[in-house]
Amino acid sequence: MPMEGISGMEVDRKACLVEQSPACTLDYASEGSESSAGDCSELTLEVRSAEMMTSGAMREGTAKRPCHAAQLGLLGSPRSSRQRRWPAGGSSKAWWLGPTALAGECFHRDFTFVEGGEGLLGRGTFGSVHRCTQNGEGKGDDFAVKVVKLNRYEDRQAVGRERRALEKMKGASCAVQLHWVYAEQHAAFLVFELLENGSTLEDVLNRQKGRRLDCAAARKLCRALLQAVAEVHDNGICLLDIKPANIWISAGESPEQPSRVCLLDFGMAHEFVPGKAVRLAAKSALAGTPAYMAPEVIQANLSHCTHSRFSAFNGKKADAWSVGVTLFQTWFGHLPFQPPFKALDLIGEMSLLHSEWAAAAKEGQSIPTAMVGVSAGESKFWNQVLACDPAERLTASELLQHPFLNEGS
Ligand SMILES: Nc1ncnc2c1ncn2[C@@H]1O[C@H](COP(=O)(O)OP(=O)(O)OP(=O)(O)O)[C@@H](O)[C@H]1O
Repeated sequence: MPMEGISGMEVDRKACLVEQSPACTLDYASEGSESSAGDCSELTLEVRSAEMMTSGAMREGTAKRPCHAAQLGLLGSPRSSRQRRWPAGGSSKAWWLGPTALAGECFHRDFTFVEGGEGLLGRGTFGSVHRCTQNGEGKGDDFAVKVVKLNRYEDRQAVGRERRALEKMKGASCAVQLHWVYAEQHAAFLVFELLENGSTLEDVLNRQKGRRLDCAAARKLCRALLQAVAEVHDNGICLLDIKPANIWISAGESPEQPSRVCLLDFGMAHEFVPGKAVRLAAKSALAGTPAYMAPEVIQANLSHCTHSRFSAFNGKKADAWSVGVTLFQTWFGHLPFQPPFKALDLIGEMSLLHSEWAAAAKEGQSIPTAMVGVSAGESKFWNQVLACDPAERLTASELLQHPFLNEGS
């Protein structure tokens, strides 16, 4: 059987014939959003792999297997990333990556980690991010690689989600560009464009006096951030982990005039169909950052702890809340809902703070914590941004049009 896009090495029959796990696939497919597109592609993978496993070509060992990104002709110049294609096919070894995933074993052959202080770019919950240099063809080009240890099933899910979402965002400047994924036995290597000349919004705020931007700067930055989030939503993806540490600001002339606002970390991202709720498997709903989680996501977490397997909510509205918390922080220099320091039950504490706030809002009070001196118009704006009821909350694209954020522009 001719295998599209695969060339270079003799087939490794063992690797190609690794058994699929129907149970895992079911779990994986049901874990995603209600997106029929996403689910269909999962099914396609299964059918294709089953064909591969039974095809004469594979059994005879005449087909080739994807092993090495360079051999697949993927490692062109980083500047030609728009033309670069994901390899067709996919290895059954890394079914969790999705239908077009490359399951290479050769990251260390293709790249070298940059040693020393400038080598470590950041650390997150899922892994560490390092600067690396490409070997061979494209030698000397620098990239950022996220190394994710694959200890748990959820780690594979997160890598698969990130890859699928970022494939959809290819070429969009509002999302960090993912070039290649290498899946090894105990770790995945996600090779991204290297973001330089800038920093995360968290670092920008930490450097500012009072950890906030002045009004004009905050308005401009907020609009750029909302534009980025709205674009991701227009592509049918919700992020579910928006926070200052996941927003990259490329340095422009000043923080308020960034040349690019780019979203990082699509490990929680889910595809959605407009008008339909996003469904999260109970376990994946537990990820994310409580201080930025929408009340309905907090409730989904709580209900998971008690009884229900799936949680459903509107992903765009959930993101809009996280954006709202981020805007609030940029504006006022602190979080709107701050759980007690080192609280043992963060989710429970957040739920309490949200219900207090919902009750206060019903009484006609304005947004909590240090809103003294804000105008009625501004207070109304924050109440719409941080409305506990998703139906009353504005989405990113609606916020973008809001007169409060466009004052003086
Ligand atoms: N492409 C990149 N170029 C430069 N630095 C990066 C890049 N990607 C990530 N970083 C740095 O690494 C940090 C961690 O990255 P990222 O948020 O993707 O990891 P994570 O493990 O998914 O984190 P989280 O705890 O948010 O889940 C970022 O805050 C940023 O400082």
